[in-house]
Amino acid sequence: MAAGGHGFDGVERRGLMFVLSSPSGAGKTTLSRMLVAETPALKMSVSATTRPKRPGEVDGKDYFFVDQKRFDAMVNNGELLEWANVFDNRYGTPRAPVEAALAAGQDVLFDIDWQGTQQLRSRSPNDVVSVFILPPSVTALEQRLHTRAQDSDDVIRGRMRKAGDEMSHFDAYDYIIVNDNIGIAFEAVKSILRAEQLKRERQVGLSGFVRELQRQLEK
Ligand SMILES: Nc1ncnc2c1ncn2[C@@H]1O[C@H](COP(=O)(O)OP(=O)(O)OP(=O)(O)O)[C@@H](O)[C@H]1O
Ligand SMILES: Nc1nc2c(ncn2[C@@H]2O[C@H](COP(=O)(O)O)[C@@H](O)[C@H]2O)c(=O)[nH]1
Repeated sequence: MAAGGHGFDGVERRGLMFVLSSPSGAGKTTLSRMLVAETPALKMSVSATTRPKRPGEVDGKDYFFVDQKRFDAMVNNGELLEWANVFDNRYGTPRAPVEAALAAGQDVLFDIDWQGTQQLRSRSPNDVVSVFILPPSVTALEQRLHTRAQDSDDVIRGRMRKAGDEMSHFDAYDYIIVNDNIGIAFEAVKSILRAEQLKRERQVGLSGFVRELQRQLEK
């Protein structure tokens, strides 16, 4: 475990798994990108998916785009930390990069659905911090999917149909943010991450550090 907290001698921090979920179009990809841009130490988990690439998406950056056969092999070889069927495609989190980052005391950011969140939480209940993003209204959600202009009308209709089901899982999350103004929502996401990083139980070696401060006071 590397020093990932204050950087004071002997105080180190366990990496945490920071999960953003939402109905499609509520803004988690946007918020994830903003967070990674401003927090270089945060590692974004790049998922594998069988969904077709959207215009502008880059293999290995946005997703690892794989066919069904390769995805099955990843599942069977235990290469995925979690996986799920979402909107008629399969999505999963490659295990190795996440485990390496956590072992190095780095925080990892996940943009995954409620099924994946449930799987991560059951494996690592103390390390997962989950945030659910809600849209301010159904009209705004649909508008955002159209404005993004990356999915066909059919795909957008399908995602809107499933939004209610996705939202029904909000109560399994630690934090809820209504993403109306993106700047305000981003501030909220950052505050949650910072507060969770500072939780006492995530900081290893505090007792020794405080003992040393006390010893210096006794001199
Ligand atoms: N607060 C906001 N106000 C207006 N537009 C927004 C806001 N947040 C995000 N958007 C826009 O909405 C669209 C959908 O956002 P984004 O792709 O981040 O959603 P998502 O939750 O990641 O969706 P998916 O699950 O389909 O990947 C994008 O065009 C984004 O720029
Ligand atoms: N359980 C998982 N869900 C994932 C993963 N990667 C992405 N997702 C979720 O899928 C939908 C659709 O994403 P899109 O890029 O096609 O719009 C969205 O809810 C993502 O959060 C994953 O590895 N596991």
